[in-house]
Amino acid sequence: MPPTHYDAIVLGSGQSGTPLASALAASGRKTALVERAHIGGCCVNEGCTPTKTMIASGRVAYLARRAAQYGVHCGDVGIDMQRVRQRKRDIVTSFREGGEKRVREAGVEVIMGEARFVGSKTLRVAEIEMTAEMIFINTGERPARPDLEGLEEVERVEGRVLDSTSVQELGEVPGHLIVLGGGYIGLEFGQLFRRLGAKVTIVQKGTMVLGREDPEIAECVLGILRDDDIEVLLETSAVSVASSAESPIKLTVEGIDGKKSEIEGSHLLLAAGRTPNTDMLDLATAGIATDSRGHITVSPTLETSIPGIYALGDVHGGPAFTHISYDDFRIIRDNLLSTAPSTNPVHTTAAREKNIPYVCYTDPQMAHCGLHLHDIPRSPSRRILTASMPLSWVARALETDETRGMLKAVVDGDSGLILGFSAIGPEAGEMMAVVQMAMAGGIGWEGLREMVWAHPSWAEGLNNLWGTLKEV
Ligand SMILES: Cc1cc2nc3c(=O)[nH]c(=O)nc-3n(C[C@H](O)[C@H](O)[C@H](O)COP(=O)(O)OP(=O)(O)OC[C@H]3O[C@@H](n4cnc5c(N)ncnc54)[C@H](O)[C@@H]3O)c2cc1C
Ligand SMILES: NC(=O)c1ccc[n+]([C@@H]2O[C@H](COP(=O)([O-])OP(=O)(O)OC[C@H]3O[C@@H](n4cnc5c(N)ncnc54)[C@H](O)[C@@H]3O)[C@@H](O)[C@H]2O)c1
Repeated sequence: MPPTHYDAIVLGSGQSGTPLASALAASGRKTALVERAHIGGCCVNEGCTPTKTMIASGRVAYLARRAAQYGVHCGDVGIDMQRVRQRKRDIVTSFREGGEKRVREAGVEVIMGEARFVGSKTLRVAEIEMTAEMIFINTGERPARPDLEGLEEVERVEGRVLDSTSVQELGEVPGHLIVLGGGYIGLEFGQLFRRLGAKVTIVQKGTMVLGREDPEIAECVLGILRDDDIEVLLETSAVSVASSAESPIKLTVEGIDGKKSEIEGSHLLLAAGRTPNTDMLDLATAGIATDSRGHITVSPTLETSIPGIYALGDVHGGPAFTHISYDDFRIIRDNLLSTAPSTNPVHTTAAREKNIPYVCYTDPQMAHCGLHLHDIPRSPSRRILTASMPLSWVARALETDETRGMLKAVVDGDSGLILGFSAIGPEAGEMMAVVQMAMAGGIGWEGLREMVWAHPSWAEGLNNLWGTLKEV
Protein backbone atom coordinates (compact mmCIF):
# COMPACT_ATOMS: atom_id res chain seq x y z
CA MET A 1 0.00 0.00 0.00
CA PRO A 2 1.41 3.45 -0.84
CA PRO A 3 1.61 5.83 2.13
CA THR A 4 -1.49 7.93 2.81
CA HIS A 5 -0.72 11.58 2.23
CA TYR A 6 -1.91 14.32 4.60
CA ASP A 7 -1.33 18.06 4.65
CA ALA A 8 -0.46 17.79 8.34
CA ILE A 9 0.14 15.03 10.87
CA VAL A 10 0.11 15.67 14.63
CA LEU A 11 1.88 13.07 16.80
CA GLY A 12 0.47 12.89 20.31
CA SER A 13 -2.78 14.29 21.65
CA GLY A 14 -1.26 16.52 24.32
CA GLN A 15 -2.11 20.04 25.37
CA SER A 16 -0.95 21.61 22.11
CA GLY A 17 -1.42 18.74 19.66
CA THR A 18 -5.16 18.41 20.24
CA PRO A 19 -6.16 22.07 19.66
CA LEU A 20 -3.62 22.31 16.84
CA ALA A 21 -5.11 19.31 15.01
CA SER A 22 -8.54 20.94 15.20
CA ALA A 23 -7.18 24.30 13.98
CA LEU A 24 -5.35 22.63 11.08
CA ALA A 25 -8.51 20.79 10.03
CA ALA A 26 -10.57 23.99 10.40
CA SER A 27 -8.13 25.73 8.04
CA GLY A 28 -9.03 23.20 5.36
CA ARG A 29 -5.98 20.96 5.71
CA LYS A 30 -6.30 17.18 5.57
CA THR A 31 -5.11 16.40 9.12
CA ALA A 32 -4.36 13.21 11.06
CA LEU A 33 -3.86 13.02 14.84
CA VAL A 34 -1.95 9.91 15.97
CA GLU A 35 -2.31 8.95 19.64
CA ARG A 36 -1.10 5.75 21.26
CA ALA A 37 -3.05 5.88 24.54
CA HIS A 38 -5.87 8.36 25.01
CA ILE A 39 -7.05 11.72 23.71
CA GLY A 40 -6.08 14.62 25.97
CA GLY A 41 -2.60 13.36 26.86
CA CYS A 42 -1.03 13.50 30.28
CA CYS A 43 -2.75 16.60 31.70
CA VAL A 44 -6.27 15.31 31.26
CA ASN A 45 -5.67 11.61 31.87
CA GLU A 46 -2.90 11.27 34.44
CA GLY A 47 -1.57 14.76 35.23
CA CYS A 48 -3.29 17.99 36.24
CA THR A 49 -6.95 16.96 36.07
CA PRO A 50 -6.89 13.75 38.16
CA THR A 51 -4.34 15.05 40.68
CA LYS A 52 -6.13 18.29 41.39
CA THR A 53 -9.40 16.36 41.70
CA MET A 54 -7.85 14.03 44.30
CA ILE A 55 -6.10 16.91 46.08
CA ALA A 56 -9.56 18.47 46.56
CA SER A 57 -10.52 15.33 48.56
CA GLY A 58 -7.35 15.71 50.64
CA ARG A 59 -8.23 19.32 51.43
CA VAL A 60 -11.72 18.35 52.59
CA ALA A 61 -10.19 15.74 54.93
CA TYR A 62 -7.75 18.36 56.25
CA LEU A 63 -10.50 20.89 56.93
CA ALA A 64 -12.79 18.24 58.43
CA ARG A 65 -10.04 17.33 60.92
CA ARG A 66 -9.69 21.01 61.81
CA ALA A 67 -13.45 21.58 61.97
CA ALA A 68 -13.56 21.90 65.77
CA GLN A 69 -11.17 24.86 65.58
CA TYR A 70 -13.94 26.69 63.70
CA GLY A 71 -16.59 25.58 66.18
CA VAL A 72 -17.93 22.86 63.91
CA HIS A 73 -18.21 19.23 65.04
CA CYS A 74 -18.29 16.52 62.40
CA GLY A 75 -17.04 13.41 64.21
CA ASP A 76 -14.24 11.10 63.14
CA VAL A 77 -12.90 11.62 59.64
CA GLY A 78 -12.90 8.46 57.51
CA ILE A 79 -11.53 8.02 53.99
CA ASP A 80 -13.29 5.99 51.29
CA MET A 81 -10.41 5.62 48.85
CA GLN A 82 -12.60 3.92 46.26
CA ARG A 83 -14.94 6.94 46.27
CA VAL A 84 -11.96 9.32 46.01
CA ARG A 85 -10.74 7.27 43.02
CA GLN A 86 -14.19 7.09 41.38
CA ARG A 87 -14.63 10.86 41.62
CA LYS A 88 -11.27 11.23 39.90
CA ARG A 89 -12.13 8.65 37.22
CA ASP A 90 -15.47 10.34 36.46
CA ILE A 91 -13.94 13.78 35.95
CA VAL A 92 -11.13 12.39 33.77
CA THR A 93 -13.62 10.46 31.63
CA SER A 94 -15.81 13.50 31.12
CA PHE A 95 -12.84 15.74 30.16
CA ARG A 96 -11.39 13.07 27.83
CA GLU A 97 -14.68 12.32 26.09
CA GLY A 98 -15.38 16.03 25.61
CA GLY A 99 -11.93 16.53 24.04
CA GLU A 100 -12.30 13.52 21.77
CA LYS A 101 -15.72 14.62 20.56
CA ARG A 102 -14.47 18.12 19.77
CA VAL A 103 -11.43 16.97 17.80
CA ARG A 104 -13.43 14.47 15.73
CA GLU A 105 -16.16 17.06 15.05
CA ALA A 106 -13.47 19.44 13.79
CA GLY A 107 -12.81 16.97 10.96
CA VAL A 108 -9.55 15.50 12.26
CA GLU A 109 -8.81 11.87 11.36
CA VAL A 110 -7.90 10.26 14.70
CA ILE A 111 -5.58 7.25 14.39
CA MET A 112 -4.99 5.24 17.56
CA GLY A 113 -1.51 3.69 17.67
CA GLU A 114 2.17 4.41 18.28
CA ALA A 115 3.92 6.34 15.52
CA ARG A 116 7.58 6.27 14.49
CA PHE A 117 9.54 7.78 11.65
CA VAL A 118 10.52 5.49 8.78
CA GLY A 119 11.69 8.27 6.43
CA SER A 120 12.29 12.00 6.36
CA LYS A 121 8.59 12.93 6.38
CA THR A 122 7.16 9.43 6.51
CA LEU A 123 5.66 7.77 9.58
CA ARG A 124 4.46 4.30 10.35
CA VAL A 125 1.65 3.40 12.76
CA ALA A 126 1.32 -0.41 12.93
CA GLU A 127 0.94 -1.38 9.23
CA ILE A 128 -0.08 2.08 8.02
CA GLU A 129 2.43 4.42 6.39
CA MET A 130 1.67 8.10 6.18
CA THR A 131 3.40 11.22 4.85
CA ALA A 132 2.80 14.96 5.25
CA GLU A 133 4.41 18.29 4.39
CA MET A 134 4.03 19.41 7.99
CA ILE A 135 4.54 17.19 11.04
CA PHE A 136 3.99 18.33 14.63
CA ILE A 137 5.45 16.26 17.48
CA ASN A 138 3.61 16.59 20.82
CA THR A 139 4.49 13.28 22.46
CA GLY A 140 5.24 14.59 25.98
CA GLU A 141 7.16 12.84 28.73
CA ARG A 142 6.74 9.83 31.03
CA PRO A 143 7.90 9.12 34.61
CA ALA A 144 11.68 8.67 34.76
CA ARG A 145 13.05 5.39 36.10
CA PRO A 146 15.65 6.01 38.78
CA ASP A 147 18.80 3.93 38.82
CA LEU A 148 17.97 1.91 41.93
CA GLU A 149 19.48 -1.49 42.70
CA GLY A 150 16.82 -4.16 43.25
CA LEU A 151 14.01 -2.14 41.63
CA GLU A 152 13.19 -4.68 38.93
CA GLU A 153 12.91 -7.47 41.51
CA VAL A 154 10.63 -5.46 43.83
CA GLU A 155 8.44 -4.41 40.91
CA ARG A 156 7.46 -8.07 40.52
CA VAL A 157 5.50 -7.71 43.77
CA GLU A 158 2.40 -6.23 42.20
CA GLY A 159 1.25 -2.77 43.20
CA ARG A 160 4.08 -1.91 45.63
CA VAL A 161 6.20 0.27 43.32
CA LEU A 162 4.13 3.11 41.95
CA ASP A 163 4.55 6.04 39.59
CA SER A 164 2.48 9.20 39.24
CA THR A 165 -0.09 7.30 37.17
CA SER A 166 -0.48 4.05 39.10
CA VAL A 167 -0.57 5.80 42.51
CA GLN A 168 -3.87 7.39 41.44
CA GLU A 169 -5.45 3.97 40.99
CA LEU A 170 -4.92 2.74 44.55
CA GLY A 171 -8.16 1.36 45.99
CA GLU A 172 -7.01 1.80 49.58
CA VAL A 173 -4.82 4.21 51.51
CA PRO A 174 -1.21 2.93 51.78
CA GLY A 175 0.10 2.22 55.28
CA HIS A 176 3.42 3.97 54.75
CA LEU A 177 4.15 5.65 51.42
CA ILE A 178 7.81 6.33 50.71
CA VAL A 179 8.15 9.01 48.03
CA LEU A 180 11.33 9.26 45.99
CA GLY A 181 11.74 12.89 44.91
CA GLY A 182 10.93 16.26 46.44
CA GLY A 183 9.67 18.08 43.32
CA TYR A 184 6.09 18.89 42.31
CA ILE A 185 4.95 15.31 41.97
CA GLY A 186 6.56 14.13 45.22
CA LEU A 187 5.15 17.00 47.28
CA GLU A 188 1.65 17.02 45.80
CA PHE A 189 1.17 13.26 46.25
CA GLY A 190 3.09 13.14 49.55
CA GLN A 191 0.82 15.70 51.17
CA LEU A 192 -2.31 14.23 49.57
CA PHE A 193 -1.70 10.73 50.94
CA ARG A 194 -0.73 12.07 54.38
CA ARG A 195 -4.09 13.87 54.45
CA LEU A 196 -5.85 10.67 53.39
CA GLY A 197 -4.24 8.93 56.37
CA ALA A 198 -0.97 7.34 55.18
CA LYS A 199 2.33 7.75 56.96
CA VAL A 200 4.57 9.53 54.42
CA THR A 201 8.34 9.81 54.05
CA ILE A 202 9.77 11.97 51.25
CA VAL A 203 13.35 11.15 50.21
CA GLN A 204 14.93 14.11 48.43
CA LYS A 205 18.41 14.02 46.89
CA GLY A 206 18.71 17.82 46.66
CA THR A 207 19.55 20.18 49.51
CA MET A 208 15.98 21.47 49.56
CA VAL A 209 12.52 20.55 48.24
CA LEU A 210 11.41 22.41 45.07
CA GLY A 211 15.05 22.97 44.14
CA ARG A 212 14.45 25.76 41.62
CA GLU A 213 12.62 28.04 44.06
CA ASP A 214 13.89 30.89 46.18
CA PRO A 215 15.41 29.28 49.33
CA GLU A 216 13.13 31.32 51.65
CA ILE A 217 10.05 30.10 49.76
CA ALA A 218 11.20 26.47 49.63
CA GLU A 219 12.04 26.58 53.36
CA CYS A 220 8.51 27.81 54.08
CA VAL A 221 6.98 24.94 52.04
CA LEU A 222 9.25 22.47 53.87
CA GLY A 223 8.08 23.82 57.24
CA ILE A 224 4.44 23.36 56.22
CA LEU A 225 5.01 19.75 55.11
CA ARG A 226 6.77 18.93 58.38
CA ASP A 227 4.01 20.68 60.29
CA ASP A 228 1.62 18.29 58.49
CA ASP A 229 3.59 15.41 60.01
CA ILE A 230 5.33 14.39 56.79
CA GLU A 231 8.87 13.13 57.22
CA VAL A 232 11.16 14.87 54.69
CA LEU A 233 14.75 13.65 54.33
CA LEU A 234 16.96 16.14 52.50
CA GLU A 235 20.33 15.44 50.85
CA THR A 236 19.39 11.78 50.92
CA SER A 237 19.66 9.44 47.95
CA ALA A 238 18.00 6.09 47.51
CA VAL A 239 20.63 3.41 46.89
CA SER A 240 18.74 0.12 46.73
CA VAL A 241 15.36 -1.43 47.41
CA ALA A 242 14.27 -4.88 48.56
CA SER A 243 11.02 -6.57 49.51
CA SER A 244 10.03 -9.33 51.91
CA ALA A 245 6.80 -10.72 53.35
CA GLU A 246 7.22 -8.67 56.57
CA SER A 247 8.39 -5.53 54.82
CA PRO A 248 6.98 -4.92 51.31
CA ILE A 249 9.41 -2.03 50.75
CA LYS A 250 12.81 -1.78 52.39
CA LEU A 251 14.62 1.24 50.95
CA THR A 252 18.29 1.77 51.65
CA VAL A 253 19.21 5.46 51.58
CA GLU A 254 22.49 7.31 51.90
CA GLY A 255 23.03 10.80 53.33
CA ILE A 256 25.73 13.19 52.10
CA ASP A 257 27.91 12.06 55.00
CA GLY A 258 27.92 8.59 53.34
CA LYS A 259 25.92 7.00 56.18
CA LYS A 260 23.42 4.39 55.06
CA SER A 261 20.09 3.64 56.73
CA GLU A 262 16.91 1.71 55.95
CA ILE A 263 13.34 2.89 55.64
CA GLU A 264 10.54 0.35 55.74
CA GLY A 265 7.25 1.12 54.06
CA SER A 266 4.24 -0.39 52.34
CA HIS A 267 4.60 1.37 48.96
CA LEU A 268 7.27 3.24 47.01
CA LEU A 269 6.28 6.17 44.75
CA LEU A 270 8.85 7.07 42.08
CA ALA A 271 8.64 10.84 41.59
CA ALA A 272 12.16 11.65 40.47
CA GLY A 273 11.54 13.56 37.25
CA ARG A 274 10.29 12.74 33.75
CA THR A 275 11.81 11.44 30.50
CA PRO A 276 10.86 12.68 27.01
CA ASN A 277 8.89 10.30 24.78
CA THR A 278 11.37 10.45 21.92
CA ASP A 279 13.21 7.13 22.17
CA MET A 280 10.49 5.19 20.34
CA LEU A 281 10.07 7.77 17.55
CA ASP A 282 13.24 6.85 15.59
CA LEU A 283 13.98 10.56 15.18
CA ALA A 284 17.42 9.87 13.73
CA THR A 285 15.75 8.30 10.67
CA ALA A 286 14.19 11.68 9.94
CA GLY A 287 17.35 13.59 10.92
CA ILE A 288 15.66 15.37 13.84
CA ALA A 289 18.20 16.58 16.43
CA THR A 290 17.81 16.05 20.17
CA ASP A 291 19.80 17.20 23.22
CA SER A 292 21.68 14.96 25.68
CA ARG A 293 18.47 14.21 27.66
CA GLY A 294 16.53 13.25 24.52
CA HIS A 295 14.48 16.46 24.24
CA ILE A 296 13.93 17.68 20.67
CA THR A 297 15.94 20.79 19.82
CA VAL A 298 13.72 23.61 18.52
CA SER A 299 13.99 27.19 17.26
CA PRO A 300 12.07 30.00 19.03
CA THR A 301 9.20 29.26 16.61
CA LEU A 302 9.35 25.55 17.56
CA GLU A 303 10.81 24.27 14.29
CA THR A 304 13.10 21.27 14.67
CA SER A 305 16.38 20.78 12.78
CA ILE A 306 14.22 19.61 9.83
CA PRO A 307 12.17 22.33 8.09
CA GLY A 308 8.46 21.61 8.25
CA ILE A 309 8.74 19.43 11.37
CA TYR A 310 7.87 21.09 14.68
CA ALA A 311 7.92 20.00 18.33
CA LEU A 312 5.50 21.29 20.97
CA GLY A 313 5.12 20.84 24.73
CA ASP A 314 7.22 18.88 27.20
CA VAL A 315 9.00 16.94 24.44
CA HIS A 316 11.23 19.95 23.62
CA GLY A 317 12.29 20.49 27.25
CA GLY A 318 11.94 23.71 29.24
CA PRO A 319 9.13 24.38 31.70
CA ALA A 320 6.86 21.31 31.65
CA PHE A 321 3.42 22.77 32.21
CA THR A 322 0.08 22.50 30.46
CA HIS A 323 -0.21 26.25 29.92
CA ILE A 324 3.22 26.31 28.25
CA SER A 325 2.30 23.46 25.92
CA TYR A 326 -0.95 25.27 25.09
CA ASP A 327 1.00 28.45 24.37
CA ASP A 328 3.12 26.40 21.94
CA PHE A 329 -0.12 25.78 20.05
CA ARG A 330 -0.64 29.56 19.90
CA ILE A 331 2.90 30.03 18.54
CA ILE A 332 2.23 27.59 15.69
CA ARG A 333 -1.24 29.00 15.06
CA ASP A 334 0.01 32.61 14.87
CA ASN A 335 3.04 31.85 12.72
CA LEU A 336 1.72 29.15 10.38
CA LEU A 337 -2.05 29.31 10.31
CA SER A 338 -2.90 32.98 10.69
CA THR A 339 -4.30 34.52 7.52
CA ALA A 340 -4.28 38.05 8.95
CA PRO A 341 -1.47 40.31 7.68
CA SER A 342 1.34 40.08 10.24
CA THR A 343 1.53 43.50 11.85
CA ASN A 344 2.28 41.95 15.27
CA PRO A 345 5.77 40.86 16.29
CA VAL A 346 6.37 37.16 15.64
CA HIS A 347 5.08 35.03 18.53
CA THR A 348 8.02 33.01 19.89
CA THR A 349 9.06 31.11 23.02
CA ALA A 350 11.36 34.05 23.85
CA ALA A 351 8.38 36.38 24.31
CA ARG A 352 7.08 34.50 27.37
CA GLU A 353 10.41 33.56 28.95
CA LYS A 354 10.58 36.31 31.58
CA ASN A 355 7.08 35.89 32.97
CA ILE A 356 6.28 32.18 33.17
CA PRO A 357 3.71 31.36 35.86
CA TYR A 358 3.26 28.08 37.70
CA VAL A 359 1.63 26.67 40.80
CA CYS A 360 2.62 23.68 42.90
CA TYR A 361 -0.70 22.41 44.25
CA THR A 362 0.30 21.60 47.74
CA ASP A 363 -2.10 23.13 50.23
CA PRO A 364 -1.36 25.95 50.78
CA GLN A 365 -0.28 26.37 47.14
CA MET A 366 3.15 27.62 46.11
CA ALA A 367 2.88 29.95 43.12
CA HIS A 368 5.52 31.84 41.19
CA CYS A 369 5.87 34.07 38.14
CA GLY A 370 8.82 35.89 36.58
CA LEU A 371 12.41 35.66 37.72
CA HIS A 372 13.96 34.40 40.94
CA LEU A 373 16.46 36.55 42.81
CA HIS A 374 19.18 33.94 42.14
CA ASP A 375 18.58 34.12 38.36
CA ILE A 376 19.02 37.89 38.06
CA PRO A 377 22.45 38.93 36.80
CA ARG A 378 23.98 41.31 39.36
CA SER A 379 25.99 44.42 38.58
CA PRO A 380 27.07 47.39 40.75
CA SER A 381 24.98 49.72 38.57
CA ARG A 382 21.73 47.80 39.08
CA ARG A 383 19.71 48.12 42.30
CA ILE A 384 17.64 45.07 43.18
CA LEU A 385 15.10 45.15 46.02
CA THR A 386 13.14 42.37 47.68
CA ALA A 387 10.02 42.45 49.83
CA SER A 388 8.71 39.55 51.86
CA MET A 389 6.09 39.11 54.55
CA PRO A 390 4.24 36.28 56.27
CA LEU A 391 0.71 35.48 55.15
CA SER A 392 -0.47 36.10 58.72
CA TRP A 393 -0.29 39.84 57.96
CA VAL A 394 -3.25 39.48 55.59
CA ALA A 395 -6.69 39.92 57.24
CA ARG A 396 -8.25 37.23 55.05
CA ALA A 397 -5.71 34.67 56.32
CA LEU A 398 -6.57 35.42 59.94
CA GLU A 399 -10.31 35.39 59.33
CA THR A 400 -10.17 32.02 57.58
CA ASP A 401 -7.54 30.67 60.00
CA GLU A 402 -5.22 29.79 57.09
CA THR A 403 -2.12 31.76 57.98
CA ARG A 404 0.55 29.32 56.77
CA GLY A 405 2.52 30.91 53.92
CA MET A 406 4.26 34.06 52.77
CA LEU A 407 4.67 36.52 49.89
CA LYS A 408 7.94 37.53 48.30
CA ALA A 409 8.69 39.93 45.42
CA VAL A 410 11.85 40.92 43.58
CA VAL A 411 11.86 44.46 42.23
CA ASP A 412 14.04 46.57 39.94
CA GLY A 413 15.20 49.39 42.24
CA ASP A 414 15.33 52.07 39.54
CA SER A 415 12.15 51.48 37.55
CA GLY A 416 10.09 50.00 40.41
CA LEU A 417 8.96 47.23 38.06
CA ILE A 418 8.37 43.78 39.55
CA LEU A 419 10.80 41.18 38.21
CA GLY A 420 9.48 38.13 40.04
CA PHE A 421 6.87 37.15 42.61
CA SER A 422 6.23 34.07 44.76
CA ALA A 423 3.31 33.36 47.06
CA ILE A 424 2.43 30.55 49.43
CA GLY A 425 -1.19 30.54 50.49
CA PRO A 426 -4.55 28.81 50.00
CA GLU A 427 -5.23 30.68 46.72
CA ALA A 428 -1.65 31.65 45.93
CA GLY A 429 -2.16 30.86 42.22
CA GLU A 430 -4.87 33.51 41.92
CA MET A 431 -2.82 36.04 43.90
CA MET A 432 0.18 35.39 41.68
CA ALA A 433 -1.98 35.96 38.57
CA VAL A 434 -2.70 39.50 39.81
CA VAL A 435 1.03 40.25 39.98
CA GLN A 436 1.68 38.47 36.67
CA MET A 437 -0.84 40.80 35.05
CA ALA A 438 0.77 43.85 36.69
CA MET A 439 4.15 42.71 35.34
CA ALA A 440 2.73 42.21 31.84
CA GLY A 441 1.09 45.67 31.96
CA GLY A 442 4.13 47.47 33.34
CA ILE A 443 2.52 48.31 36.71
CA GLY A 444 5.25 48.63 39.34
CA TRP A 445 5.19 47.98 43.08
CA GLU A 446 3.84 51.46 43.89
CA GLY A 447 0.85 50.84 41.63
CA LEU A 448 0.01 47.68 43.60
CA ARG A 449 0.55 49.43 46.93
CA GLU A 450 -1.97 52.13 45.98
CA MET A 451 -4.50 49.83 44.26
CA VAL A 452 -7.96 49.67 45.82
CA TRP A 453 -8.62 45.97 46.34
CA ALA A 454 -11.89 44.62 47.70
CA HIS A 455 -11.78 43.97 51.43
CA PRO A 456 -11.13 41.40 52.78
CA SER A 457 -9.49 39.68 49.78
CA TRP A 458 -6.19 37.83 49.52
CA ALA A 459 -5.06 40.51 47.04
CA GLU A 460 -4.98 43.04 49.90
CA GLY A 461 -1.66 41.46 50.83
CA LEU A 462 -0.36 43.30 47.75
CA ASN A 463 -1.08 46.63 49.46
CA ASN A 464 1.06 45.78 52.49
CA LEU A 465 3.93 43.72 51.07
CA TRP A 466 5.94 46.76 49.93
CA GLY A 467 6.48 48.11 53.43
CA THR A 468 9.19 45.45 53.74
CA LEU A 469 11.16 46.47 50.59
CA LYS A 470 14.92 46.45 51.10
CA GLU A 471 17.98 46.53 48.87
CA VAL A 472 19.85 43.24 48.43
C1 LIG B 1 1.09 13.89 38.09
C2 LIG B 1 1.23 15.13 37.23
C3 LIG B 1 0.60 16.29 37.62
C4 LIG B 1 0.73 17.44 36.83
N1 LIG B 1 0.08 18.58 37.23
C5 LIG B 1 0.20 19.71 36.49
C6 LIG B 1 -0.48 20.90 36.88
O1 LIG B 1 -1.18 20.96 37.88
N2 LIG B 1 -0.34 21.99 36.08
C7 LIG B 1 0.42 21.98 34.95
O2 LIG B 1 0.52 23.00 34.27
N3 LIG B 1 1.08 20.87 34.57
C8 LIG B 1 0.98 19.72 35.30
N4 LIG B 1 1.63 18.59 34.90
C9 LIG B 1 2.42 18.62 33.65
C10 LIG B 1 1.47 18.53 32.43
O3 LIG B 1 0.64 17.39 32.54
C11 LIG B 1 2.25 18.51 31.11
O4 LIG B 1 3.18 19.55 31.10
C12 LIG B 1 1.22 18.69 29.99
O5 LIG B 1 0.39 17.55 29.90
C13 LIG B 1 1.84 19.01 28.64
O6 LIG B 1 2.16 17.87 27.97
P1 LIG B 1 2.34 17.80 26.39
O7 LIG B 1 1.34 18.64 25.69
O8 LIG B 1 3.75 18.04 26.11
O9 LIG B 1 2.02 16.27 26.10
P2 LIG B 1 1.26 15.19 26.92
O10 LIG B 1 0.06 15.75 27.60
O11 LIG B 1 2.23 14.46 27.74
O12 LIG B 1 0.73 14.25 25.75
C14 LIG B 1 1.56 13.49 24.93
C15 LIG B 1 0.73 12.43 24.24
O13 LIG B 1 1.52 11.79 23.25
C16 LIG B 1 1.22 10.42 23.23
N5 LIG B 1 2.36 9.73 22.60
C17 LIG B 1 3.62 9.60 23.08
N6 LIG B 1 4.40 8.97 22.19
C18 LIG B 1 3.62 8.69 21.12
C19 LIG B 1 3.85 8.06 19.88
N7 LIG B 1 5.05 7.58 19.52
N8 LIG B 1 2.81 7.92 19.02
C20 LIG B 1 1.58 8.39 19.34
N9 LIG B 1 1.31 9.01 20.49
C21 LIG B 1 2.32 9.17 21.38
C22 LIG B 1 0.99 10.09 24.69
O14 LIG B 1 0.22 8.92 24.82
C23 LIG B 1 0.26 11.32 25.18
O15 LIG B 1 -1.13 11.19 25.07
C24 LIG B 1 1.51 17.41 35.64
C25 LIG B 1 2.14 16.22 35.25
C26 LIG B 1 2.00 15.09 36.04
C27 LIG B 1 2.67 13.81 35.59
N1 LIG C 1 1.49 21.67 39.71
C1 LIG C 1 2.18 21.49 38.59
O1 LIG C 1 2.26 22.36 37.73
C2 LIG C 1 2.87 20.19 38.35
C3 LIG C 1 2.57 19.07 39.12
C4 LIG C 1 3.24 17.89 38.88
C5 LIG C 1 4.18 17.83 37.85
N2 LIG C 1 4.44 18.93 37.12
C6 LIG C 1 5.49 18.90 36.06
O2 LIG C 1 6.08 17.62 36.00
C7 LIG C 1 7.50 17.76 36.09
C8 LIG C 1 8.08 16.55 36.76
O3 LIG C 1 7.80 16.55 38.15
P1 LIG C 1 8.71 15.75 39.18
O4 LIG C 1 8.30 16.15 40.54
O5 LIG C 1 8.77 14.31 38.83
O6 LIG C 1 10.14 16.27 38.79
P2 LIG C 1 11.07 17.42 39.38
O7 LIG C 1 12.23 17.46 38.49
O8 LIG C 1 10.31 18.65 39.66
O9 LIG C 1 11.51 16.83 40.81
C9 LIG C 1 12.19 15.61 40.94
C10 LIG C 1 12.93 15.65 42.27
O10 LIG C 1 13.43 14.34 42.52
C11 LIG C 1 14.72 14.45 43.11
N3 LIG C 1 15.44 13.22 42.80
C12 LIG C 1 15.89 12.80 41.58
N4 LIG C 1 16.47 11.59 41.69
C13 LIG C 1 16.39 11.22 43.00
C14 LIG C 1 16.81 10.09 43.75
N5 LIG C 1 17.41 9.05 43.15
N6 LIG C 1 16.58 10.06 45.08
C15 LIG C 1 15.94 11.10 45.70
N7 LIG C 1 15.51 12.20 45.03
C16 LIG C 1 15.72 12.26 43.71
C17 LIG C 1 15.32 15.69 42.47
O11 LIG C 1 16.29 16.26 43.34
C18 LIG C 1 14.10 16.60 42.30
O12 LIG C 1 13.94 17.47 43.38
C19 LIG C 1 7.72 19.05 36.87
O13 LIG C 1 8.95 19.64 36.57
C20 LIG C 1 6.57 19.90 36.43
O14 LIG C 1 6.95 20.68 35.34
C21 LIG C 1 3.81 20.11 37.35
